Amino acid sequence: MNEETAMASNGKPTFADNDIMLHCDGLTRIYREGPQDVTVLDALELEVRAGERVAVVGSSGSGKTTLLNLLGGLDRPSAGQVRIAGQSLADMGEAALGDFRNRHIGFVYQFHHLLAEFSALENVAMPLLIRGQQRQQAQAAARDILSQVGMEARCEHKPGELSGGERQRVAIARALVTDPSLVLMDEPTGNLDQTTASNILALMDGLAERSACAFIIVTHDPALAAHQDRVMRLDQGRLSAD
Ligand SMILES: Nc1ncnc2c1ncn2[C@@H]1O[C@H](COP(=O)(O)OP(=O)(O)OP(=O)(O)O)[C@@H](O)[C@H]1O
Repeated sequence: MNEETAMASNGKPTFADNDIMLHCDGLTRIYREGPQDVTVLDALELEVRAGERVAVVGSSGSGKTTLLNLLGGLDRPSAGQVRIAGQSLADMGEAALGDFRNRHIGFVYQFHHLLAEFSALENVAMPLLIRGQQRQQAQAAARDILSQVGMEARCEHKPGELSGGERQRVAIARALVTDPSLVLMDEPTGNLDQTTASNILALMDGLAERSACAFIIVTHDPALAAHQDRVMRLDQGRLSAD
């Protein structure tokens, strides 16, 4: 976040259109496996503005998951850096990085990673409880976002009692409930029928408009990619406009 970032009346930072939410500079990831090094990301550059949605496409093995893991601070680069909302992930120790992830980053994985023993409502409220919100307030926010993804009637169900598409909607609600700076999505509509997928896209449209949240969406779905502000192709360790 730059120094000129203004404060809105609710105390949250506001962003001009050209504010950079995500900046990757010389991002490199080399896997040192066996006798040969494998360079998966090779001095990759990327800038994403606040409120912008970028689809990342690329063939299998091109490094899309590797990139998402670095952007989310789940893995460390071999060289180069990732800055989110003006802060370099490289400067943070593990505890600070965990706290930063909770405050600034939402993840939607292909296999949703919901906690099986907790209800949909509890899963979605969890990131708010972790950051110290009162249970009642966290559950009210969780209920609100679950109803926005059409899951209000399933709040008390556990993941095992939900369909694949329903689980994915809960995962999306969990990623969005903290009003993050950056949402990282890996095939977010992969399991969903067309109507549900359209509802999710509309929800993402609304969130991107209302907040400064930036989205990086890894997908093989041409329709989902085309719906975003920009499509970038990952090839030979670099990103270029598709
Ligand atoms: N931990 C690891 N150690 C060694 N090599 C790895 C590791 N993780 C990934 N790779 C290799 O890095 C390359 C990129 O993998 P990655 O999973 O990022 O690709 P992807 O674009 O997400 O693929 P897909 O679309 O099939 O999911 C692959 O060649 C993979 O074998």
